[in-house]
Amino acid sequence: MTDTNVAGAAVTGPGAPGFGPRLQAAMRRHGPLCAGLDPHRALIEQWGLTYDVAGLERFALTCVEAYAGRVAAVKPQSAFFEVFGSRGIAVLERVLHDLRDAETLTILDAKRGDIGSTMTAYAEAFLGPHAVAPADALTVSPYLGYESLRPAIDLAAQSGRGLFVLALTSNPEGSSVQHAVHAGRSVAASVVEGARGDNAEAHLRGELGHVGLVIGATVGDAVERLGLDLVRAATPVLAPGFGAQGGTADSLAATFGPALDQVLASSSRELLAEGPDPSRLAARTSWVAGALAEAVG
Ligand SMILES: O=C(O)c1cc(=O)[nH]c(=O)n1[C@@H]1O[C@H](COP(=O)(O)O)[C@@H](O)[C@H]1O
Repeated sequence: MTDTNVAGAAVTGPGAPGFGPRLQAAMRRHGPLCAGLDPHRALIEQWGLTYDVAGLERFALTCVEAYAGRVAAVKPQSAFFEVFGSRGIAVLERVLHDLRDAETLTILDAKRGDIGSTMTAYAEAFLGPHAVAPADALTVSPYLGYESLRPAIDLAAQSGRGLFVLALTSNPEGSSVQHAVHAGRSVAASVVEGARGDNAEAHLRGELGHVGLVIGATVGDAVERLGLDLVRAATPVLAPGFGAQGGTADSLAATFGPALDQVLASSSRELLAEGPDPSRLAARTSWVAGALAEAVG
């Protein structure tokens, strides 16, 4: 089965571009902003909608209208759809389909991670050729060991899709696990090393690979302190925490240094506070994307 990418070209099949180059092209075109689609109860109510499936659908489709074609990627947060059961998942599937039709990359934020055999099913569910509503990339958790993600890493490579593996998260508790040192290196450094191995061929071609990392926009000097060589690892970097959690263009530059052009900054609540008027949300989104591109360009 052949799928289509952001530019309408075949994703699967020989010669199709991988996720890294597709993301780089989208970032060049729109700026390095990922618009988060997080239908929090508080935001849905703030938009004057009811907190039910109808309100969820109206919220999500307004975001699609405002974001599509204006940002490098959109990141729906699965939890806020799952909370409504199968009808919420149906809304999520529609969001993913509509964004794909609009040729806007999607990163499904579901943070999956399990033993290899179960990981195979997660990979097929979200990234495989027969997925009901595949995303262009999926967030995954490596805390069962980086190699437990192997089925998803391999399937993503085959299908021209990508992963974002949690490395240094934006929450204050993250460092207790991610900075911990085992066998002479931090847990985060071992995740980066795993991604480097999987992206090695892309790196030789001068491209970003299909295994990205999640590194919060709020982690300060941790990338340098832990000696994470993101350029050598050729990883796309998803940097949540831009906006509402305090991340700025300046903090991104300070945190990522020479890897800044690999970084896709993600903002959810700060953008979504501009709703419910789709044109106002669209205008704010375009403005933030443009300002960010100028600041880091
Ligand atoms: O994977 C993520 O996107 C993520 C990782 C992380 O370290 N921190 C983090 O806040 N996120 C997600 O980013 C979104 C919050 O973004 P803001 O509303 O902009 O703060 C939520 O969907 C979080 O799950």
